[in-house]
Amino acid sequence: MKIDVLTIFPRLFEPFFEESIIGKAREKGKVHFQTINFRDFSTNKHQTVDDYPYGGGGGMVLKPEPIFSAVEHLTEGTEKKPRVILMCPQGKPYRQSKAEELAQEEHLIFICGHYEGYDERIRKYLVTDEISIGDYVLTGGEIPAMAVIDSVVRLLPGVLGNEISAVTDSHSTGLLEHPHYTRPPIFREWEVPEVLLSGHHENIEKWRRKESLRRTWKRRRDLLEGLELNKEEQQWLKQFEQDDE
Ligand SMILES: C[S@@+](CC[C@H](N)C(=O)[O-])C[C@H]1O[C@@H](n2cnc3c(N)ncnc32)[C@H](O)[C@@H]1O
Repeated sequence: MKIDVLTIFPRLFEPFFEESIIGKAREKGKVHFQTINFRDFSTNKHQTVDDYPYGGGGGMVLKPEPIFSAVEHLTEGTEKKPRVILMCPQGKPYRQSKAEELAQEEHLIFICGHYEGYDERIRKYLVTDEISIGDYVLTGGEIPAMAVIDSVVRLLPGVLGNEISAVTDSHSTGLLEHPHYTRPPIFREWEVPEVLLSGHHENIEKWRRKESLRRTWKRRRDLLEGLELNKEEQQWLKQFEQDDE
């Protein structure tokens, strides 16, 4: 996969692209990153990328020319048009299902905003997706872009080792993940649930499913809506309700 990031702060991405699983994915050639400072595409002598908003008001607005030129430079001669993703608190709330969708693409371009926002023509005529990472406002699109890139790259085949599984992660199954324990079996008198030490694979899987449902029921009941549950699982939900009374 190829990932291009348009930003006026490219140095913010240097450690992110080099460290941990993302860095290893790059070293293994699973993903190729490039940061593009769209200031380089500004045509005026001060290389400005922002200007005052028409109609007045506080804050500066990112101009269309440098961002259009940068994207056109990146897509020149390419047969398949890449997804052009605008990081924006007005965008669609980001979900795991979107990460799975983006992980199927060959080329993604991220646009990181700053200041008051973007000239509306960027939103209307250049981008394919607008993504928000939550109902709060950050100073720039770099951290949101990193969050999205991280969630997409870890889904690429061969990126996660056997020790980490994306399949059972929270939100991949539609539920929150079950609790985890590791050694020691007793820590400060707090014991690991016996079933996990039993070596009985079937019982362990059942316990995990039940605890995953319990956790989702307790913390994110909205995720259970429309989820298909078998009879035993429906029974468990009733039991959680009774236990809660
Ligand atoms: C200060 S914000 C601009 C907010 C804008 N005035 C508004 O009300 O929608 C500057 C930039 O940070 C990024 N940003 C801030 N919060 C974000 C969020 N929740 N999700 C994605 N991007 C965000 C976007 O790139 C945005 O253009």
